Amino acid sequence: MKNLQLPQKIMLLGAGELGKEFAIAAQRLGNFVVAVDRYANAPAMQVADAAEVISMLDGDDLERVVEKYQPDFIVPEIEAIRTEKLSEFEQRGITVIPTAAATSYTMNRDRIRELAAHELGIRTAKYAYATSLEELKLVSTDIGFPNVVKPVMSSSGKGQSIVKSPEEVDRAWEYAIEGARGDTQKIIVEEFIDFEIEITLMTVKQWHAPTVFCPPIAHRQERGDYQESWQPAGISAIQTQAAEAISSKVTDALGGAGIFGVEFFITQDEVIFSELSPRPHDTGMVTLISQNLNEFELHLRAILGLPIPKIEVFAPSASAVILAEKHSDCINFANVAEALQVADTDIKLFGKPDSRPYRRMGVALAKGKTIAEAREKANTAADKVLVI
Ligand SMILES: Nc1ncnc2c1ncn2[C@@H]1O[C@H](COP(=O)(O)OP(=O)(O)OP(=O)(O)O)[C@@H](O)[C@H]1O
Ligand SMILES: NCC(=O)N[C@@H]1O[C@H](COP(=O)([O-])[O-])[C@@H](O)[C@H]1O
Ligand SMILES: [Mg+2]
Repeated sequence: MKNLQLPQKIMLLGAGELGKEFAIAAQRLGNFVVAVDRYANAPAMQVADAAEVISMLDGDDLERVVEKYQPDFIVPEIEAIRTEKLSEFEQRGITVIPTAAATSYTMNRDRIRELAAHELGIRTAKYAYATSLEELKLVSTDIGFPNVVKPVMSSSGKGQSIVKSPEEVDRAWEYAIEGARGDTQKIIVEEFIDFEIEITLMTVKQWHAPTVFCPPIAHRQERGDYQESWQPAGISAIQTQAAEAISSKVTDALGGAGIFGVEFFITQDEVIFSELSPRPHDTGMVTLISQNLNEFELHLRAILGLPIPKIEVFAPSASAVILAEKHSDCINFANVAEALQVADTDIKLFGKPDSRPYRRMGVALAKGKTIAEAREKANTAADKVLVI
């Protein structure tokens, strides 16, 4: 990858808010971006050079668009992609980010969990799998209560619930099956970790230089979905080093280049690996305001083999999500002016063409003198903006 000439042709598989910021970063260095997603006018399509609407779980559809554009790089932006097809493209000489194998390891929760917990011996929450309600009842008792039930194939908290007692298992099974993506009925049940704080460690793996890290980002989730994040996370140097060591181990095993969002639960005396995204992370959107190079620019530089001389956090910073409340295909935002009144506050509206309850439509960003101030500013701005 050394001394690649620009522009490169980059195909983004997934064109949501994270893809949109990545496309902007790629274009700022003159690259050609093709944005692909399951629906028209997705956020990244609005800023890309070309757009295609296909089912990314369909191998023939993927073949058609790759044939049409002949990209140099394929950059997955979501998990739900026919990953076997990505291996084929890789064998044909297209660079898949971070690697085709890594996308297949992280598509579902089970393979990455097996890699981390079994092959690499990393501490995770105690867990078990179930493929029927009866089996879930059985393994839930082993794991104990409360526990967390999730479809192995889902993201952003879909189908995920906390189960406090045996009476709640039936309900959790139904919810998980409803929320699962794809056709698998496999469920993971995890020990509930009563963490003090949870973090994402943005880990940048490079082709020809050592792995570098962003200062940890703390976040708060509801319904299994991110609500706000802030950086720095306020954890100790020892906790940070432990997380960095684990992130290096897992990302080295996955290989390739690009940014990874590695999630951890931090308890009084442990740093527990949870899961990772082999791409920019939603909680990492705070870096749009906090850092000299944001997570999207870092992803791009790592992919193209460009230098990353330093990663600097300018000031305590925070992000807070702007969510929709209902189904609509005519999206307007009110009170944007009120939200932007405070200095060092910004808003990104993603331009999603329709909404559903809890769909993330935008994000508020803020810098402050302290984390408390940055969080307060970001949350106040996010609360002001109304999706109507
Ligand atoms: N074992 C657990 N103990 C305690 N809390 C948990 C556990 N597993 C998940 N959670 C909570 O639910 C959130 C979402 O879980 P997880 O990251 O596994 O799901 P996800 O759907 O992949 O989310 P995303 O795709 O947004 O990263 C976590 O960030 C955490 O707040
Ligand atoms: N936790 C993963 C994540 O945040 N992914 C981001 O959300 C988009 C899907 O949003 P949608 O469901 O509103 O279409 C994805 O395309 C990606 O940008
Ligand atoms: Mg997660």
